Amino acid sequence: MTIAWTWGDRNHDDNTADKLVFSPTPTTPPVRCSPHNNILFLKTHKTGSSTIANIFYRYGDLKNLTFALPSATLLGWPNRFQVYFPFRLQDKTPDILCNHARFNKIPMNWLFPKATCKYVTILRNPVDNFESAFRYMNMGRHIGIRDDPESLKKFLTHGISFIKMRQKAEPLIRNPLMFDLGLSFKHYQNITAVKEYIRFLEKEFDLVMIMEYFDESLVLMKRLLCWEIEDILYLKLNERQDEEKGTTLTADVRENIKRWNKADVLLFEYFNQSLWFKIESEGENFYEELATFRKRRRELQNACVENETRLETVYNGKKVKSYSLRKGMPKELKTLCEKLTRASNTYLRYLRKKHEEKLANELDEDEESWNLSTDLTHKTGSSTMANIFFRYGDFRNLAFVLPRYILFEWPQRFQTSLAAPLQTRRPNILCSHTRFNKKPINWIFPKDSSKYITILRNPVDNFESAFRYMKLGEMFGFGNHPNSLQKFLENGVSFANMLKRHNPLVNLIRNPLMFDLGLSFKYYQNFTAVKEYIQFLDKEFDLVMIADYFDESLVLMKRLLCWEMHDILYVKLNARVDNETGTILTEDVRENIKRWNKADVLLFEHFNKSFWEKVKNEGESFNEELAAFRQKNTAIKQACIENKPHFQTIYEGKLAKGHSIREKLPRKLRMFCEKLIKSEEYYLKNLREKSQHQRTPSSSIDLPQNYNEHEEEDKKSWDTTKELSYFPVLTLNHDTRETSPWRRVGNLWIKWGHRAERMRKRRYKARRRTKRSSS
Ligand SMILES: Nc1ncnc2c1ncn2[C@@H]1O[C@H](COP(=O)(O)OS(=O)(=O)O)[C@@H](OP(=O)(O)O)[C@H]1O
Repeated sequence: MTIAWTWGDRNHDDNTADKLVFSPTPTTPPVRCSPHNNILFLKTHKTGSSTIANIFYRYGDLKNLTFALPSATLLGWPNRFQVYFPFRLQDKTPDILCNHARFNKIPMNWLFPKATCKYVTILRNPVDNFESAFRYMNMGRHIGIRDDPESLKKFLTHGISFIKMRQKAEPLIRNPLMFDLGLSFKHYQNITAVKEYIRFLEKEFDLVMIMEYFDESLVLMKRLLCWEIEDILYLKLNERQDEEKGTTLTADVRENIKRWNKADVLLFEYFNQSLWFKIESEGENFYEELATFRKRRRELQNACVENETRLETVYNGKKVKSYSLRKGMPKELKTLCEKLTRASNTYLRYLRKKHEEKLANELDEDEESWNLSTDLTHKTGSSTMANIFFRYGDFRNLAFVLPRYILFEWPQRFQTSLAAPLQTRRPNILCSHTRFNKKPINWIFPKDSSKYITILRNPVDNFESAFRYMKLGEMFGFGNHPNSLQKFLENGVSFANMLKRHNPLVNLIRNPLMFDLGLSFKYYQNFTAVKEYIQFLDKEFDLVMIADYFDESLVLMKRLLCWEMHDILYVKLNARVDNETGTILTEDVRENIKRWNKADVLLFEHFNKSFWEKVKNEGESFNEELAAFRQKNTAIKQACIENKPHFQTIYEGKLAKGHSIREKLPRKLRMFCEKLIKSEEYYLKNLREKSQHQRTPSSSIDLPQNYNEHEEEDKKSWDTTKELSYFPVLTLNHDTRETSPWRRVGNLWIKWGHRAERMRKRRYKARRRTKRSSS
């Protein structure tokens, strides 16, 4: 991004600004990298982070990037970040996160993959940082200390119960930086754990900036992100008014802050050093660039704002410095200056509105140019397929995308929000009924690392099966007997009227295959559109199986997925009982079904053809493998299944053929046979329970050993944590541990001399009182 402006010919009463010519030519050497637009900025508190956030707002706004925005101002903070915290992200992949959020590796890595995204944060010297946070948030109020320049000193020498302060829900009361960066307070005094966590953070963050070296940090960031100098220009935001920050901290107070915030001190020391290592390794031209940047920044500040500052109320009645824009600026400059000085909340409101508009436009576009589209279709042998996938994944402990409630709210199109929370790791398999929706499905299952598979069935049998199974005839007053389908088709059907029914199954009344695959019913009779959609599906799916050739389909799938033969063994599930299948369809009925479901017919024809082409391309060995598979499948079926009829109720009193397992099977075989016949419901229930207990294997998440990032700091656990000790310094040059009057009494650190004296007096008075009353 290069913003250029000159205003030599303009009437302006400020001389400095008149002379200014902001050069569009970058003075830095030509950039060979391309700009990074995928950034997670972990916004810590009171570190100049609002100034940096403003840089990101401007950059992302200009480039129309997608922000992970908070619904108000915080992204779920002080809770650890979760993927569902951002405001209406829907299925969009966010580019930038730059609002207060508490670091949580796994969900953050999920939304912002490490491979493509840069992780950046900022720290500040912990003494100034704590002072700023303490005063800004008026933290002393919890223990009755009024907010004045002395309040921090009083707090630090008052004898602090960390547990009590935490119970007041003041998360930043100790080690605010480490808190934001996700360390549990339980580790605050375990120096080994703190150091380990710092090493962990070092791997997690590409750049840790230091507020005291704001400009140096920004130039490093610019280089890391391959941005232009114009992209990192800023005006200092959120600065307290001078009388508020006037607290001159004595050496004692500074020492006490450091003792109280030891973890932050270690953190800061480490990253302060690493910043300077980074700067050194940048070479001499770093300083040239720094000087250019500072010069441009000064010029911009002079051009944008008046010298005197205004005050603006921000939080809890607190006032911070803000700016008055110069008058008479050219439009482009004025827009930039206005954005540079815009308060965070105003910016967020603007960005949320923009985001909503973008979502609305995209929804419209989608509907026009294909609501790109699912996996298992209805009545196509998909329950048997689901059993294969569930068995495969369950055995290998793979992660499934499970419906939050039932069927991913089918007939809705798939949305990530309809899935059970997926916060722990990337899922491996989605195989439940859901309506295809390209974007969210692609998002969870990236095309380059996933295989997309579905199954179709010839539309005549498929429609007949759906019609009878879902009792669609009954729904429209044609009963549920063998010729209700014929009556329905001959009666002259108004599709529009049918769709008015509230029963979701009505969506299967026409082109049920296309419906599951995501085509909007509006296009059912627009055959150009249907054909185009088929082409789209052809690109989306790696394999479209054909239920009519189930075994052939499975062998193709085995080859595509590089599976073993025992992985695709199956018994037919969910088959209708014989008296229900008996509808003999006359030629007329078949013809009418085809007319009514024309889109499905075109779909089936296309994929049936491509299916056989695929089989042909597999060569001779395919038929040999198919024969071997059939033999093995028959053998396993004979070994497992009793040869007597068994029925099970599945849907609204409907019966389906079930299976019973032979008795006295060897243990391993019995286990396999049982899994072979388990229903989708069984697997869903089991997998849900399993996923709740499942933890990501520690080897893959790269967390420090002493640190369990899943543990939540629920209030109950505060009570059981023993007080984190702190020895205040009363006057420096003492070895406080030896001479300090502070003693631990239960959970409290108290000034021993005073309290002991008071207690002695109280006991003495009480004794005198009892003596007096008894005499
Ligand atoms: N560029 C630059 N250089 C140095 N210092 C800066 C800069 N920008 C902001 N600040 C100071 O950062 C403090 C505000 O931090 P945040 O914006 O992170 O606060 S907040 O947590 O978002 O409320 C606040 O510090 P205090 O005034 O001490 O509170 C700001 O003065």
